[in-house]
Amino acid sequence: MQTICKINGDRIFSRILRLGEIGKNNQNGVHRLALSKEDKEAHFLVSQWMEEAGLSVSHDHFGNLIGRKEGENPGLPAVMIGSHIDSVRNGGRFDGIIGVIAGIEVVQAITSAQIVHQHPLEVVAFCEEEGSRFNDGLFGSRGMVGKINERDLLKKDENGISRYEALKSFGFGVDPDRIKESIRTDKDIKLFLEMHIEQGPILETNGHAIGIVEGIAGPSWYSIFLSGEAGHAGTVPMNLRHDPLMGAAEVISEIERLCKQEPEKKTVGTVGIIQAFPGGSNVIPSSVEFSLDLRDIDLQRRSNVYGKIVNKVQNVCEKRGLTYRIEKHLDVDPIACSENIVSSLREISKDKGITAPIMISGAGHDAMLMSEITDIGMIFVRCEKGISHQPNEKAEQKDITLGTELLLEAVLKFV
Ligand SMILES: CSCC[C@H](NC(N)=O)C(=O)O
Ligand SMILES: [Mn+2]
Repeated sequence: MQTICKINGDRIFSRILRLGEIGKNNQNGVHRLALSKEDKEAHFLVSQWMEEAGLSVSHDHFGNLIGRKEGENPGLPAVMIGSHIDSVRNGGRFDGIIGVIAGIEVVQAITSAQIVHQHPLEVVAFCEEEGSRFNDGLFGSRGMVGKINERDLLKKDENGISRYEALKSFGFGVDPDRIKESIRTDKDIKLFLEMHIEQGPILETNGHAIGIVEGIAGPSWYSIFLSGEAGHAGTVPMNLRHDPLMGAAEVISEIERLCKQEPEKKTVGTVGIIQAFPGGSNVIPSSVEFSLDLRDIDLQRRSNVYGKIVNKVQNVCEKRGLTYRIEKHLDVDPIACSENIVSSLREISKDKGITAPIMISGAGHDAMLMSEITDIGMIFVRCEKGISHQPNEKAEQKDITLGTELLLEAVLKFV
């Protein structure tokens, strides 16, 4: 006999805080890199919660943690809810986490209310969404849709451990030699839903608890290497130097200038990593490596800005007698969320008396990759001052609960 389906906000929030204890560092941030011992501990804990909710737990060979609950007709494609539980370095406690915990809570509510559903339900914690260990994000979702190759598996972390080795030693039966078995298609998944903190200030500024995502900006990640001539900091005259770090400084300020050129446009460029070799205050560097994270909701505009950055690199190298190399790590096109899901989320929120603005995500999400094989929708939850990717990241229990209630209604509509 079916009873009322109820979301337990206290359980959601206490689980979010509990998960945030795994990998907590001394700056009150979270350091839980993919396939690390902290990540393994988190997978054990989330697996328990999945089982409590009535999900049977497994790992695919990309390291994705998957909970599945059969419906009346196991042959039907699954309704999948997912996000990630790995973090950036010194990250926050809500980014990714709320989507996985909310997914488990939705299944828990359906199980407890003994709701009969036709389609199977799946909740997924994707492996290495953040890319903070092997420097290329969205790994587990790229794998699930068949976009991972040998080169991705051989990428090494800062300790020289390859992703292949990290997967091999992760446990849970994960075997990188069998990744092909873990590729899913549209026949396996009916639709994909993801709830995530906004990681921006729009909801809070406009006084909304939740938003509905209509599009996601496309991220592209590069490493730019400049090489010059090492020398003594005290004796080489300035006009005789081939200093790659000074060259990098010119390129980096041009990245900012290009992205700020048209403030109404959504191109954003970030240099988050820079390293000089050999690294000494009295040594003119022989080479420098820096990262470029370039994003836009408009692919053509992103490509145009990237082309201008490459031109700048070439001009600076010519002027300063340097050489350069550029390595691409990630290149995901911007995507539009599925209209049918956006309108369903809009309708449900209206029926519940919630004003949920339609918005664009500047952050990347696993939903981008899932859109290659199925319909996708995203729910955003307000976060304090739009802060994310740092220890002060914070979302309110009441907003997360409201978002989960919307997620539940959406799942009930499709399952
Ligand atoms: C670029 S791959 C996505 C990784 C990360 N995603 C989020 N939601 O923070 C980001 O947007 O940086
Ligand atoms: Mn993130």
